[in-house]
Amino acid sequence: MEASIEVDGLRKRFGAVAALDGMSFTVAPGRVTGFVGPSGAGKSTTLRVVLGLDVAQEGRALVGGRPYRSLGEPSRHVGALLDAGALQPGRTARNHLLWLAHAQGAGARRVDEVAELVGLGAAIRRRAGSLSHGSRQRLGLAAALLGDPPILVLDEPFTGLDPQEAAWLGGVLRGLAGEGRAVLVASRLMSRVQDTAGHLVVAGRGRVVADLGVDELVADASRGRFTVRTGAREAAMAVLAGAGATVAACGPEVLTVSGLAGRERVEQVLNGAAVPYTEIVAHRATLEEAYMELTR
Ligand SMILES: Nc1ncnc2c1ncn2[C@@H]1O[C@H](COP(=O)(O)OP(=O)(O)OP(=O)(O)O)[C@@H](O)[C@H]1O
Repeated sequence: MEASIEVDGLRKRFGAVAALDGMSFTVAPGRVTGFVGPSGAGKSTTLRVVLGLDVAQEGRALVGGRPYRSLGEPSRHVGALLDAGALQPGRTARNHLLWLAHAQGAGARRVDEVAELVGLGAAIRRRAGSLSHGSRQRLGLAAALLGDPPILVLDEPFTGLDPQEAAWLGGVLRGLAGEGRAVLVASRLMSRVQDTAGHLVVAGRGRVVADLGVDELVADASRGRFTVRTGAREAAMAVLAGAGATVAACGPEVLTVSGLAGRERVEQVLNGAAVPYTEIVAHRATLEEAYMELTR
């Protein structure tokens, strides 16, 4: 697959802070890529560099094979939603879109198309200042889609949405990716991204710490982990830790164990010390657990 966004070795300092420290990844068309990581990981700075709003001291960022600033009609190449609050409060939603469309050489018909696509409904006639957060996000997405771009970049699009709105937005983004677009969604909230993105770029301290499929991340975090059920929790924890395992209690009679070479070894350690147990099973990590482990 041809990469739609290429970020290669970006470095950027703000005084003593290294916001980007060798950030590199590519975004493929036809899928939603979640760009996740804790606050301060460098996600917004990366997006700003990709969109030509900021300049890195080293490295390069390409959109459709070219630097953003060299694109003739950028809105036809990439649509962005960075700050849905950046609106003139007195202008109606429709006038806001008409004004943007005019600047891009698009007409009223395209405004009505994108308004329909994002389900703005009656909110299209309201003043931007009186719109709910969800309607503002819809308006921001409509604006990003005006030029019918093959690439979409969204920063924290789920913030402030209720669960129904978030589920709706996830569906819209998957639909847009299904049409062949590259959709990059930056968020601190793995819980929102996991239902939308099939692929994840996980950032930490200005660089990529993992670049993999959602299923792969869960499988990696589950590998070599076991859940042990035992009435002798303290004794089991002591002998397993003594054998070099990392052990955590997760209930009065339940432990998770990692760091031993397989289920047989866990059994062997417990049997060797005559510690009773009723069950040893492979532990399936949640995506949230896997994410916490990667970014802690
Ligand atoms: N204009 C700026 N001036 C000084 N420091 C900045 C500036 N912009 C970002 N930083 C710093 O760079 C680092 C990366 O910030 P960035 O906003 O890119 O992270 P983020 O992953 O988007 O975080 P968040 O999820 O909180 O938005 C942080 O330490 C931040 O404080």
